Amino acid sequence: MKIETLIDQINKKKSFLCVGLDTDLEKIPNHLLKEEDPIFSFNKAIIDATQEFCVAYKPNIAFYEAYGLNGWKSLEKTINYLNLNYPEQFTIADAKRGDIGNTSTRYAKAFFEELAFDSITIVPYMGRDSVEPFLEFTDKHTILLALTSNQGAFDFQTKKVNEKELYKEVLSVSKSYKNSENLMYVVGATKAEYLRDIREIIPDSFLLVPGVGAQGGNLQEVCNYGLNSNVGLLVNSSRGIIYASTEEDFAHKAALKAKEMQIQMAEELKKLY
Ligand SMILES: O=c1ccn([C@@H]2O[C@H](COP(=O)(O)O)[C@@H](O)[C@H]2O)c(=O)[nH]1
Repeated sequence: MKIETLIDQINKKKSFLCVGLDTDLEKIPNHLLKEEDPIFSFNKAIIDATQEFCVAYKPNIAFYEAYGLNGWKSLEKTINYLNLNYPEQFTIADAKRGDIGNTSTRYAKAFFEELAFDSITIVPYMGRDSVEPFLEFTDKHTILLALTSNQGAFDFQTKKVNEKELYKEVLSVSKSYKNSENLMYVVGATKAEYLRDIREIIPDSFLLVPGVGAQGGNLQEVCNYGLNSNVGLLVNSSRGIIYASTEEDFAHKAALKAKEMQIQMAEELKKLY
């Protein structure tokens, strides 16, 4: 998907919400467990109920890999369902990959060609030649982890290298990568106050911001520091939306949570224009 299409969708839906599909058989409603593919049934119901309030979906690949071959099949059905029924939705494979060049190329083929995602999350620490194979897919987006939402982000990402915090090096150096215009970055909602500095280095880039809701990040603060003139944000919520209820009404309750966030986002967008 082109970035212009994503921006159009955001303006049309007045939403920059990304719904995280972190589907866990231990958390989904019991009545779904007797279905042939409970993970896909759950995802399909969540997608159908929430799609009008969001512009993106982010399955976290760990939740599918954990179930072996069956999990991969559920993931494949989910991305195919999205691409066929809601092609206007931006799709993110939250896979956190990145390896030596020829291996990265295989990861890129797996998620961009075989599974036809619009984007993938990448760990940047193996450097340029581990990232550029993803950027060769110029109709896709590569989302580098910059400053993550967890406590461990302070172990390395905020430490100084050449007098500059490592996450800032990631932002600056990656701008020199081939096709870097197709880069986006992950910044945790729990680190909202860092967004001011981040926007000085990458004023125009889109940011994927996880960590609102269950991890305690605040949407208002993220908007205060993170919005740019093209919106520039995709704010993700996974558990806070998809597990709003464990009863038969789970999809309806998820839609209400997504709508609640969309309404807040619409208010923020009003201030932009
Ligand atoms: O810094 C990061 C990077 C990725 N994530 C992922 O986003 C979702 C968040 O889920 P919630 O249930 O809304 O907390 C999950 O898939 C994480 O692996 C992140 O949280 N922080």
